[in-house]
Amino acid sequence: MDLQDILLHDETIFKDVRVFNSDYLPEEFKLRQSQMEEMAFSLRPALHGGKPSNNILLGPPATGKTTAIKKLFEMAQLDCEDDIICVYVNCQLHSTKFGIFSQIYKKIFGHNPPETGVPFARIYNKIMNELYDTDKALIVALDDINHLFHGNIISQIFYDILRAHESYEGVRTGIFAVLSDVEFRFILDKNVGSIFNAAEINFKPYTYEETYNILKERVNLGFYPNVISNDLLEEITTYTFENGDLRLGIDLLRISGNNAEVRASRRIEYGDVEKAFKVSKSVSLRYILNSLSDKEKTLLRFITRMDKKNITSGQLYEEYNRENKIGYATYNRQINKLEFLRLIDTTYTGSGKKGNSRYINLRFDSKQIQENLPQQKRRSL
Ligand SMILES: Nc1ncnc2c1ncn2[C@@H]1O[C@H](COP(=O)(O)OP(=O)(O)OP(=O)(O)O)[C@@H](O)[C@H]1O
Repeated sequence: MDLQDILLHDETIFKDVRVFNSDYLPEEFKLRQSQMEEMAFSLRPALHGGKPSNNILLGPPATGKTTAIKKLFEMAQLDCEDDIICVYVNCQLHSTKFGIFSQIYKKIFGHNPPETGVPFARIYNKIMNELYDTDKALIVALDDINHLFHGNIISQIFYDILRAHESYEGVRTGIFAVLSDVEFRFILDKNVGSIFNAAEINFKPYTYEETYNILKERVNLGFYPNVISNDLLEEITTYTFENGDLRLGIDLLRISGNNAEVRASRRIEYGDVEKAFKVSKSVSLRYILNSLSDKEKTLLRFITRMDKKNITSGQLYEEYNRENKIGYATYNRQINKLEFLRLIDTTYTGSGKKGNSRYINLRFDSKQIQENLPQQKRRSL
């Protein structure tokens, strides 16, 4: 096949390749019905002249938090356009006060505010006056708000949104904040305190069966019939479930499909999936490792260097603290984070103070982590 054949070849095993894209919004979203109902109840007062309630959505990555918000907002925008304005902001992409209020501005006025020469106060004023004049409530979903923790921007943003009514009487505003890390909950509370009175909505990790059903649904929508066997789908489900990341499973389906097409096959075979596992494993590990702070990387590197089985949390602390002075509470939070990201396993030993002692074990081969752990920059002298 030459290049033109590859590009123009129109035989494909994908019925709709878009269902494997990261921004695809699934039609079926029954598994998160109760969380969407809770969110809908928070919006309800806003439809009758009241204030929307704040929510905090908590759950590990890829448990449907973003999707639940986007689907609810889509519905609210269709059915309640006269009463509320819903704005979704990805704080990884927009992590400054100006950036976030620009998103709100754009949703309200249909275009971005001028980037230069306009003071923030004028943009803020225009937004709030519009809410006042139209008597619409504003609800802002801030996804991955951990990106707003630096320099404590977060408290200013929460303040500007939630206290707007103090300067613009009658203006009604609310926030849906999204967090995918247990440790961040603590930082959020410390930073925004009592301004943000929010009901907690939890997104638990999917069970094996739920993971299987979601992936099966994608297979049905994305591939022509019989492209992938049930055995291979189960294999992908097991891998996805063990890694606790649904995104990985959706990616594996897409990559396996591409591998089959490269072989000009109409079916995905075991080899296609195996090859996809290899690619995704190092990509996803690198992605997780990159998301760690320098201090968390140092601790993880220390654990890989020790490479001991069943070291207790207390022993590890003692040895680590000798080289890297650290408070026990901070150390404990870092360990919880590494566990949350499934880089380590911790199991209770049943002994220790209040039976709290834990064994710490790496979930990956220590060499594999070292190979993928970015080197820390040395300080120049
Ligand atoms: N119940 C579900 N049904 C179908 N697809 C789902 C479901 N839950 C999640 N997904 C899919 O999994 C992927 C991740 O979902 P989403 O982005 O909503 O998760 P999240 O909890 O916001 O993740 P993060 O915290 O990493 O931002 C998306 O491709 C989404 O379509």
